[in-house]
Amino acid sequence: ESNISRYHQEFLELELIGKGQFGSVYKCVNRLDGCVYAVKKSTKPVAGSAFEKTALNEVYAHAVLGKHQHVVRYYSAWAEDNHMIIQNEYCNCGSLADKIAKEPLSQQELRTMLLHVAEGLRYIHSEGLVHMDIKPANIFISREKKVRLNYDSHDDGFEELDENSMLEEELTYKIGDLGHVTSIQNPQVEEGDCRYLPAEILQDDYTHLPKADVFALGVTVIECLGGGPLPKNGEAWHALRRGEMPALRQKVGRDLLELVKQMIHPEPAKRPSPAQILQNRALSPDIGK
Ligand SMILES: Cn1cc(CCO)c2c3c(c(-c4ccccc4Cl)cc21)C(=O)NC3=O
Repeated sequence: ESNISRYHQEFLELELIGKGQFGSVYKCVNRLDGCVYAVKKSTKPVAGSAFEKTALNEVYAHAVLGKHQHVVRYYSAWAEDNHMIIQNEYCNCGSLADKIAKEPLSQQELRTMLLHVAEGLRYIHSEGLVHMDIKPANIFISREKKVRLNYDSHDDGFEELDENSMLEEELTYKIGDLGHVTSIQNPQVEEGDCRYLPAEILQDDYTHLPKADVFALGVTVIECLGGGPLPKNGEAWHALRRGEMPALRQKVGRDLLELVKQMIHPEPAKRPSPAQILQNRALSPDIGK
């Protein structure tokens, strides 16, 4: 095999942006296309081990989940000198965990995040898959320039705007880390972070898997509203699974509070689907209010 690695041939490593038991993530420039990517290097799992299954899981999931603006995009994956390497879209504004470590989200930011992640979940579920590890650390943020064309009805044309006012910087939230993705029909569940795990999954009840993602998103919202730190076990963990809301540092409207309560409902069937979340009045633009 070639003694210089494909990784160093194709990429210039800029900085280490993440390190964990999973491996290390680097911000890299691709020498060919000059674009920045997030590249995760993990030690190659032992053939036939559970780690190999999740490692391949992640790549299979990315391959099935093509391009969606609320799922982190996958470009390539390969194995070299005992490492697994995956090259993904680089989200330039950190993770949701980084963001809420500084301060809770505002109501408007929360509604945007909930809208984007529910859209991403609706897409993942529509492909017959479930994420199974939704949490702030796995939701990445991109600040993208979006063209905003203001249609000016009376003179029936687009009003002349100077170019930079047309390019609004908006935050886009994207679901990442597909390491726990599995199929809804014949699931092989690798439990995600227990702070976001619903009780039924712990009891190996996989009859409503998409609602496990909804529960985890509900707990994520609670955390973004300052309801953390989240319990990993014990009485507080069970209280949350009984649908009891913890005290929130951030004030929140009745509609959103009702929606979150439904999302963490003890019975999975009673939780709203991603499509129902998107139709909820808590997320409609507050026209006239
Ligand atoms: C720790 N960390 C920080 C970042 C940058 C956020 O501004 C990051 C990213 C990813 C990942 C990632 C997660 C799981 C699997 C593969 C990758 Cl590249 C991890 C990331 C990823 O897929 N895209 C990222 O931006």
